[in-house]
Amino acid sequence: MLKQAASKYQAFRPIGLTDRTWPDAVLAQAPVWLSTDLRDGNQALIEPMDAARKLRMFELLVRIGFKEIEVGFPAASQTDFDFVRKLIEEDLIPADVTIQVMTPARAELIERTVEAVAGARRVIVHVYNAVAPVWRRVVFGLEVPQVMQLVDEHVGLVRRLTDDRPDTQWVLQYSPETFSLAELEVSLEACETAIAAWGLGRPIILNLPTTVENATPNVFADQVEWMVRRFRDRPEIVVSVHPHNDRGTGTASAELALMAGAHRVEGCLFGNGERTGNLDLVNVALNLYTQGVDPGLDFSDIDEVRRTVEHCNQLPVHPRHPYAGDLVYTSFSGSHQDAIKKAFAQRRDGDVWAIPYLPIDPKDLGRSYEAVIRVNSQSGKGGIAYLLDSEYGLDLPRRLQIEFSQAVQQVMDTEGHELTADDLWRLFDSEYHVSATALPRYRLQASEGQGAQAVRLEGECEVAGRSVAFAGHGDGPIDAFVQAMGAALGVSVRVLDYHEHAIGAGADAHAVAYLELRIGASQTVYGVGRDTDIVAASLKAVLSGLQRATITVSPASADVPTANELAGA
Ligand SMILES: CC(=O)SCCNC(=O)CCNC(=O)[C@H](O)C(C)(C)COP(=O)(O)OP(=O)(O)OC[C@H]1O[C@@H](n2cnc3c(N)ncnc32)[C@H](O)[C@@H]1OP(=O)(O)O
Ligand SMILES: CC(C)C(=O)C(=O)O
Ligand SMILES: [Mg+2]
Repeated sequence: MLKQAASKYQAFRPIGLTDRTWPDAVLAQAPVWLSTDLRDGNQALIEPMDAARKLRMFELLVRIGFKEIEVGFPAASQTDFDFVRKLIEEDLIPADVTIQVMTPARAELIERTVEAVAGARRVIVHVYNAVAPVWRRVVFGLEVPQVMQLVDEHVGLVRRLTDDRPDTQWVLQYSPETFSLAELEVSLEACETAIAAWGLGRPIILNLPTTVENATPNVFADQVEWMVRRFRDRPEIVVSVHPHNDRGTGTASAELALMAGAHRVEGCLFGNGERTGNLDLVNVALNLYTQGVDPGLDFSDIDEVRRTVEHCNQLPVHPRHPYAGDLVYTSFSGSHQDAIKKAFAQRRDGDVWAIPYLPIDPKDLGRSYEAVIRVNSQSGKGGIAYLLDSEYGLDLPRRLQIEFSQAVQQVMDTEGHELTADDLWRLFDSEYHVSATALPRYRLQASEGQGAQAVRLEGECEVAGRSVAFAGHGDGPIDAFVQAMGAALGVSVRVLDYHEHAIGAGADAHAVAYLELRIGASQTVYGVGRDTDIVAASLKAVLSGLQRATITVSPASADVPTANELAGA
């Protein structure tokens, strides 16, 4: 089947604009935004919005900050017509918002459209007709001169009807539909015809669509720059673009078109719209934001925007959707997690945002950092440590991170599913016996004054369900306990590394101690202890480590568990 491509499809030919300037342009300010959620978005829905959903969408668009909103296609249905009437009659359109309504170049539909907006303060009447060869031939059966006549007659009608209603400020928007598929000269002629029929010098928007996206975005940028050059120095003309997303490059088309001189973009929230959708306005706006440009649209509660749009459109937003999807601030993979964790640790208030793998600060969109790191089989120690730290306040030393991540990986390999912070804590707790380790009963004597071996510690503790008596000297209580337990178990025990920190504050404060123990000649294990008292936490950490070790020497006391009992504890 794929072999047919060469003969079945025709490539779009580049337009040969050799002196293009757009590649060097930098987007330094926001365009005028037009939301067509209530028109192009609505016309693509399985079930178009009812009045209540339309109103919710309109109110959302106003809250976000859109100043131009295409509110419908009033001649399409009574619902569309009535909704526009409701907005006007109930005075629901803020003073700084202009509504736009769309109509084909057909007399009775234009009349109905103008009737629908009677009494509005300011209106953009949007007239369209397709100009590309296939549409001229197949849909209209018209030659180019007749297409121009269609434009002239119908824009002329809009002018006459709107001139009769001088209380409204009228703007004409003319769209040469299928612009990106048409000969540039034909599109230009259609636009000039519309300008002339509307009246030279009167405000007009020329809206250039990729009705069906058909070429790489650089070609569209060339087409737009070619048009923009023809309308330079005519301040009454606003050049707008209306990209679709058939090739998945709607956002790129819009951005390159803005670089090519367009002033305005039309699109929908999260890219709803015909087929693969309209331009995603959230995407373009937040792309600008991440370049330090204020888009003038407020997405500081992106989840609320998404919920409302999902409700109105009855369509879900994909979990990978740029900026808004559930998973877009989440890293599962170990090297990403490691980089994010390090960057957060180094970040100071007021720093420029430079967190690897996070192009935008989730907090700017009302998201928390909670889901930034999630752990599955692709994760590493950094992500695991991040979750235990952010959710449980445990600041694991590096070598303990490495040790524990091996235990996590084993669970992952058998179970295969994601581990939450709670799961990790449960695993950590059971691996290091954090909750289960009982504090030894002990007596501490600082008998022989200051200095080496000054502390004597004796007592009893539970190891693997058995009672172990211990007694020993050391430089401090931990050292004395380590010596005593070594003697009791008949094995050498040394502390290689020691970390402790507090969790919480006030009455709820706890100390956590992490001890890296060398047991016998070559065995290295970590023990972890938690208690309200730091010495008690450390003693528990020694017991935790001993219980995790495999001790193969004979116990010095009959009460002491065997090596295997210890290892299995
Ligand atoms: C790219 C876009 O998004 S364009 C916007 C498209 N949106 C919509 O179509 C949604 C709303 N549309 C509707 O409700 C209906 O199509 C209506 C009310 C506009 C028209 O309905 P109908 O009169 O039943 O006609 P229908 O939908 O079949 O339209 C086709 C006719 O309109 C003509 N037509 C299509 N587009 C245009 C246009 N832009 N200007 C003038 N005539 C047009 C066709 O040539 C065809 O004419 P014909 O019947 O003489 O062959
Ligand atoms: C601008 C109008 C005609 C449109 O929706 C399109 O061409 O995609
Ligand atoms: Mg469209």
